[in-house]
Amino acid sequence: MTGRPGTERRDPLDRRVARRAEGVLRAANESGALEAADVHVAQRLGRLTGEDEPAVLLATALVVRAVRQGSVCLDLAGVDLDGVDLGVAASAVRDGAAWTRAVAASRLAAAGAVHVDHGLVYLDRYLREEQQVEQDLRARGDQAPPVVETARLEAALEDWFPSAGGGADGAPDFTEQRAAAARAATSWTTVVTGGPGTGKTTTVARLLGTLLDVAPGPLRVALAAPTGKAAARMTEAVQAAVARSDVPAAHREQLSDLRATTLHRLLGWRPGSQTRFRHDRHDPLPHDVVVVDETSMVSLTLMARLLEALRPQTRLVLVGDADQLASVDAGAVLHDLVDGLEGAGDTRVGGTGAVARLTRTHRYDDTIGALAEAVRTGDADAALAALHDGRGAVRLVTPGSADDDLVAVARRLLDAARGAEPGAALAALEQHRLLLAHRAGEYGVAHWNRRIERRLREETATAGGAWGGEWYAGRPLLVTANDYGLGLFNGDTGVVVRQPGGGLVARLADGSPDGRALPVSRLADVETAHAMTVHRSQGSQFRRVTVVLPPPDSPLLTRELLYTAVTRAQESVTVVGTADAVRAAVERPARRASGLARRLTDPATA
Ligand SMILES: Nc1ncnc2c1ncn2[C@@H]1O[C@H](COP(=O)(O)OP(=O)(O)OP(=O)(O)O)[C@@H](O)[C@H]1O
Repeated sequence: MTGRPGTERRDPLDRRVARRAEGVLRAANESGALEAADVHVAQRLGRLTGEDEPAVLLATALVVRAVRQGSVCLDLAGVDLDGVDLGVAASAVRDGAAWTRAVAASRLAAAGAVHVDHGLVYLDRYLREEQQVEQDLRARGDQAPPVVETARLEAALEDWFPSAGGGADGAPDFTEQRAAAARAATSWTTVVTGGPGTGKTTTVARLLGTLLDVAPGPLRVALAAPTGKAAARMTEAVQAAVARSDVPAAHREQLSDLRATTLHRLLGWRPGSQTRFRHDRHDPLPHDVVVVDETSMVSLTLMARLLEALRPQTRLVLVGDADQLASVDAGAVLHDLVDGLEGAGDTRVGGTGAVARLTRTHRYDDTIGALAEAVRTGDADAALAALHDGRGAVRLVTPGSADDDLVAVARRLLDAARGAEPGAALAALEQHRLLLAHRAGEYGVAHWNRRIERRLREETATAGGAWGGEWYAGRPLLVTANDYGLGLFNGDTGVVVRQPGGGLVARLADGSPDGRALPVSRLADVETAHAMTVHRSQGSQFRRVTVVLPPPDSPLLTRELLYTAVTRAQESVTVVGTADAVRAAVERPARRASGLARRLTDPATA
């Protein structure tokens, strides 16, 4: 990620420098405003289309940068080029509107490589995907709504979300969840959004029961999530919700047999392509209902692929927390859908889709909830008050003082793994997670992994234990790429455990007590996971979480980052950093440029 333009001056031998760039592209690259890759893409598109206008090429490189940083498009009026020697391009980029018009009139735009749409500059692919998502949602909403007999639906809702009790004397209060289920029963597309513990999974389980009750025949249901880890968690959570004694017994077998899969698997992964799948408009998914969990992690591209693979009369229920970090790839689709569909008004029947917001936390009332809510609503004073409250569930500590705790955690994992106890090792792994914003540098994952390993090595050496090599008993693992052959998914976690007869084996968490055993020699794309990025932790929860905040001026330090980190914890959160860093995070909502919310709100301008 680049910093603000002009904040670093690059050495010409630095590999991030695009050596053949000239003029303003070179200046922007040398100042750190653009990466070499941004410049190369703009130059290549320029060569292909005969475009040589410096301001247009600069705009293109800036859009490439914006996409790399998660946006879908770019508003040139908001670009900060302070510190970049603009040379001959200076007058052309001074006025954002004029600059945008120049891009719209350029050869690059005429050739369809870039587009200007509602004053925003897009690369071709992202404009097409955004338009497709909007059109598919609209086409789904334009059909007659699902036919459900009102009396039958009311009876089913009363069975699955009883109104009696209404929260009195500890009886569950299903008011919000029932309304969400009613919306999903009467809409082709429904978004169910809410923070941790607001009962999203409970809603999904009972909603499926409701749909099964009112369906005229058998229903084919698919559950999916963006990562293997999130899918495994969805399976477990739905099964737990179905197993509760107060859940109607009807359909129990079908509901408890449901297994969530990754979206890539559901859509039919094709070797060699990350963006095209077996199921598409010509070969749609056969399901009647598709429920997607952790939708905040779904990129614009994946959402486009999912929507085009749905039959018009497949109900789609998108579940997630719109306040969490958005996907690693471009787009903030869940956030945009919530904004856009809510902006479009009450669309319960027909329309583009419906949003059901769950606001009541059922899991905890404690300081984690208060901290999460303060962060979510941008109230830095309340966040700091929660952190200083002294009740122990959440606390703020300085960097040096966290090490002993972190090493103690790693030590417990090590002891279980050395004792050849896979169950205990996997349980230890889920007890705690260290989360960071950055991958590299002093506040990055690599540094903290090494820091913990170094301390462990010192301690275990003094304790007389053997140590060394990349593979060691007690090494926590994070899978970083899908391996369909091995059934491993990006985001899966595990731990290296000593085998009773000696030797090492990896145990991958799969929901079973001892996990799945795999020879360490078969694991190619894995990293050590004493620490991981907050992004990586999405879709998982741990009993305790420690989050190390970078300094206040880090561009990665955002409200969504802190909110996501805090909401990974079930019992306690330790924030490592300064009060200034907490304040900076809370007061800096991540902004991803996208036109999707506007398209959904205002079809006339789409
Ligand atoms: N209406 C309700 N009344 C009382 N308890 C509830 C209600 N809904 C859910 N719960 C309980 O609250 C806890 C959290 O619910 P659930 O797992 O459905 O939330 P969630 O939003 O899916 O959580 P997360 O996604 O953060 O794991 C569970 O123990 C569940 O049984």
